[in-house]
Amino acid sequence: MKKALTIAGSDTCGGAGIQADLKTFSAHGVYGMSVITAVTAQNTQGVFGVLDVTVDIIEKQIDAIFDDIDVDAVKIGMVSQTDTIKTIASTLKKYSTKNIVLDPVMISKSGYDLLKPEAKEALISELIPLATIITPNAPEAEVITGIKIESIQDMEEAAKKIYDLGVENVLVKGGHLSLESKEAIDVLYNGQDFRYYKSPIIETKNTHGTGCTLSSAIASNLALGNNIERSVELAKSYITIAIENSFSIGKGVGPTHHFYELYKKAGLLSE
Ligand SMILES: Nc1ncnc2c1ncn2[C@@H]1O[C@H](COP(=O)(O)OP(=O)(O)OP(=O)(O)O)[C@@H](O)[C@H]1O
Ligand SMILES: Cc1ncc(COP(=O)(O)O)c(N)n1
Repeated sequence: MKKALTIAGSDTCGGAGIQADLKTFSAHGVYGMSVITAVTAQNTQGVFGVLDVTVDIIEKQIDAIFDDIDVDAVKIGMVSQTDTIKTIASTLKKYSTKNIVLDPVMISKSGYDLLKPEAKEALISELIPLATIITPNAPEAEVITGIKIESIQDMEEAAKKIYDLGVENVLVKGGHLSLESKEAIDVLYNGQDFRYYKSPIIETKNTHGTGCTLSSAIASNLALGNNIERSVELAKSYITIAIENSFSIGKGVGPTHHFYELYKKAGLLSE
């Protein structure tokens, strides 16, 4: 059994964060483990509070996993504050951690700062150089690079600039862009060439945790032994099916769908 670890925040309503990651790992037939960086109180309508886990306990959680278990892939999501980021980076460096997928979570769909603005520099200098792939959405890529993103060309330019910060691969996600083509286009850059992953834009309000789900699907596919290009391709199909089958719970932005049978039927998963 392949094993993946998520280092992220807890989302009470289960659509994003640790909960989305573990559901995604399970749907891929990958054994999921978690290091919780922060506990959020949130639902489909908003985030109402955040408790950051102490750095001592974060370090102990990471050590507890790596001292005992071989980890095939790591997904990093909400990292909240500078000390948390420094602890995660220094602790992961102690182990020869492979297949690190970094989702640079900054602001929730409901507008809450999940990364303290002053922690941006630490994320750039400490975590980006450790990552096999980083998966910013357009607003996150803008914050990291200072480039205003309105077109595929802007996404490519931002991807190159982020690559130069020391990461192996960059996937700039286009879900937030209303492009003329009416497609959700993600751009992958590996330092040499670009690849484009496209799907139709699905008209739904229920997109809570789409970024968490995509990044943990990439981590699952890397854990299963796929290369980066194939992992992103499979993960893009996974998130598209997950959004197509998203549903309403509560009064706000509902979650995506992680039921195993759906993905098996679509031929996305091994028997
Ligand atoms: N309405 C949509 N229809 C189809 N695909 C979408 C839609 N919205 C997002 N996607 C796709 O979902 C994936 C996640 O992209 P998105 O830009 O939403 O990430 P994100 O903003 O980081 O998510 P989150 O807000 O959960 O952190 C990408 O592959 C993107 O192209
Ligand atoms: C713990 C946690 N991690 C990540 C997100 C981002 O997801 P979204 O942008 O869909 O709100 C979130 N809301 N909560």
